[in-house]
Amino acid sequence: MKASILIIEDDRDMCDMLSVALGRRGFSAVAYQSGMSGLAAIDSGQPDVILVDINLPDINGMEVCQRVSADTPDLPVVVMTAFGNMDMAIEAIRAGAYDFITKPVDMDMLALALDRAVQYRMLHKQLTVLSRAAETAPNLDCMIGESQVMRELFQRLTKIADTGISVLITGESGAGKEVAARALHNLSRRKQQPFVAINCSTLTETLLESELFGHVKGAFTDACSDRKGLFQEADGGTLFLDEIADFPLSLQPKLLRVIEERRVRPIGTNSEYPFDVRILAATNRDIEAAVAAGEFREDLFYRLNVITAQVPPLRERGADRLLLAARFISDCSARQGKQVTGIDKAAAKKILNYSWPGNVRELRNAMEHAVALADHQLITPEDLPEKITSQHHLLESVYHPADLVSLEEMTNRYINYILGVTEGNQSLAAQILEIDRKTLYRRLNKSS
Ligand SMILES: Nc1ncnc2c1ncn2[C@@H]1O[C@H](COP(=O)(O)OP(=O)(O)OP(=O)(O)O)[C@@H](O)[C@H]1O
Repeated sequence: MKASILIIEDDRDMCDMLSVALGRRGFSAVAYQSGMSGLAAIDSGQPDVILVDINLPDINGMEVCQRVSADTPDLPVVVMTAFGNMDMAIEAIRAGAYDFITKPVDMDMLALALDRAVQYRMLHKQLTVLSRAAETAPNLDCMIGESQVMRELFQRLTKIADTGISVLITGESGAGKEVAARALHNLSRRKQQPFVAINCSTLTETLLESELFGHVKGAFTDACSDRKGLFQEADGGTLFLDEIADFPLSLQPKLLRVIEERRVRPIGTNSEYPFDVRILAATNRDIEAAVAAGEFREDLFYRLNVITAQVPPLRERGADRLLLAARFISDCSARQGKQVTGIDKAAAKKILNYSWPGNVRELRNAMEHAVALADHQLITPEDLPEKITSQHHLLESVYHPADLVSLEEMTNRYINYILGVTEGNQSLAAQILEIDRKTLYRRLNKSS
């Protein structure tokens, strides 16, 4: 599909020259000789970019910029100004122009500017599709996700939620293992009962033992009163053992016995109390390696790992990054009393291209940071933590300013980029690119 350029230029010879030269470079161009006629043709022509001269017989190029950015803000305008007239160029950018080019026009530079503008337009369309998707995302409880990997996880969690069996939730730090555990609880018949979570890696062995199993007054030096353990606190509900791979080896036999017998004996007493608790455990470590190394008991591992649910890292969730970012921005904005409503295109690119080693937690913190710094409605790259903006960008593998490639090549690169973002999902890629699937298959076959 050729990118279409709507030229507004009063000099007829210049119009013809531009139309022919752009046609040769793979664009489709139509020209109008006045600002008003050009503006009137936007609706019917559906151009990808407007190329406008500053001096026109009726309204000038600056006004064209203002009107386009007010009516169709996603339609980029490239302005042509006389050489040396930098003030005018700056003013045009202020009026909403996407870029400018000086006259006499260097066709290579113009083609480059138009390619960039087309790319901007494509990205904007992609964002529109994504924000529409955000409204209808198939969330599970509080878990947001649209990507194939998250849909598969949601299906698995939904299937096992009400079975009562023990689930081992695996995944990198910050990926959402606790959110998955809460979803399992909230989707089960235990949802009205307590959900109790404990992090097994942060407490000393003695404290962990007393937290989990409880104690009676005088059981040890600091035991000034009776204290119910978490198994009893969670009675009827769910107990979530986070960072289970760090559970002390010496306490593991006791934990196994309690889980198997469904009875707990607080420290310092001979009385046992029955409980009815569903056990969920999570780890970001390779627990099987810990079993192999003798650091984790095999029998306890099998008891906890009746079924596994793996939470994928954020970098494998394609466009979910933007869905999550949008949600966090709206939450943070409300909390901080700000009017930030979204992300601009440049910041969205950064979010898509960063690898998010700290997963969803890192994304949430980054959005909190960005909302705090933003002094406009949309978050810009400057508002994001530097780590995110300085990482190598995938989109730069699509477009290098020094790279004079054909539109055909650029289109192929962009299609591959979008396929990367959609994790190879061709239907979603076709939807984002706004081409039908057959056209996408044809292009992929042609370029392979
Ligand atoms: N799919 C999701 N949708 C919305 N919020 C999410 C999602 N996944 C994670 N979060 C949010 O990200 C943060 C980290 O999630 P969570 O604590 O569940 O991660 P974790 O994998 O348990 O981390 P850790 O390994 O450090 O225990 C939380 O604020 C959580 O609410």
